Amino acid sequence: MIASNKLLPVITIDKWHQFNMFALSLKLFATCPYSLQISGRRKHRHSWASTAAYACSIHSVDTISAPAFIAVDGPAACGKGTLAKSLALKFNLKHLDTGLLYRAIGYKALQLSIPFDNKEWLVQLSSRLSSLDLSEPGLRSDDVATAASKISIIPGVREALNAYSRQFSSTMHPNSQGTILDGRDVGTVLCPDAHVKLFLTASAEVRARRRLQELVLKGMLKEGDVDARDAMYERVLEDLKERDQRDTSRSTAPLRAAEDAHTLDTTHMSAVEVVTEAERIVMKACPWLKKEQ
Ligand SMILES: Nc1ncnc2c1ncn2[C@@H]1O[C@H](COP(=O)(O)OP(=O)(O)O)[C@@H](O)[C@H]1O
Ligand SMILES: Nc1ccn([C@H]2C[C@H](O)[C@@H](COP(=O)(O)OP(=O)(O)O)O2)c(=O)n1
Repeated sequence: MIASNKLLPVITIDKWHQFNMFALSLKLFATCPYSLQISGRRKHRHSWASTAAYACSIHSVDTISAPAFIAVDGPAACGKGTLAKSLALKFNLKHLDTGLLYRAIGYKALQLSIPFDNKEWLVQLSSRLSSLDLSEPGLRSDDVATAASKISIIPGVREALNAYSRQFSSTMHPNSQGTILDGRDVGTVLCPDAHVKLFLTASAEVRARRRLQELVLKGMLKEGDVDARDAMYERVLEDLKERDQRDTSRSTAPLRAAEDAHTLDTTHMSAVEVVTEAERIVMKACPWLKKEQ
């Protein structure tokens, strides 16, 4: 993953067949990351003698902004997804919700009745994860969240899903200014060199209330039914605390803030206030980013 230089030289050369020799000669001169734009498709062998000619075929040397990497971590329902989506829109970043990867495997395990301690099968499933698995509508349920948390303690599962996330981060996404990932270990394990690391927190009670409100909005709970609401609140709070405990105490990549993360306690902040503060931090760390809206 590239997450260091602010500016990358963009070198445009004429034809694909010039690329091989050009890349060799570039090794002699290049001291920084570069991006190559090649027109034409033909491949040819060329001698060293013509290296100078290739150098002459350089069209232009210009600079573009390097892709920005932003990491957002935190416990369940602290507002990671809301913030990451909003920053992705504002700065035109590609967003990956890494929790969805764990949910997709948890969902499959539930569907196929695979026990959560069957490491071999779960690792196999994880290594075959495809982007189609992430659009399954059942991924957002609480049962799937618990399953995701349980399978996430398996190091082999984490390795396979990290490979998926790294592939996403290292892919050049044309027309975007970078990537933003949210999850539990983005700033500590997945993108330790991220330009900006945000760690969100909020009290368990406030987070449970936010989840409860989601159920009301989805029509799964009637606002006026106080007894049902109270019972559901207690269940959601208990699930959430149990998940926090598992996610923070596992031996591989536990949930924690990276040392250089900016921690935002969102307990008494509205979603808009969180975005405004995060935007300020991002602009300070990545002044080259252009705002889209
Ligand atoms: N600062 C906030 N104040 C109030 N509600 C919020 C805030 N941030 C997010 N929410 C709401 O809380 C719920 C959980 O947020 P979400 O972004 O899904 O959390 P996470 O991705 O951390 O699980 C959503 O319904 C969202 O609209
Ligand atoms: N990077 C990640 C993301 C999620 N997980 C695990 C741990 C979490 O409890 C589950 C579900 O994560 P998800 O972010 O979807 O959950 P919330 O939206 O925060 O409730 O997956 C993880 O271990 N590492």
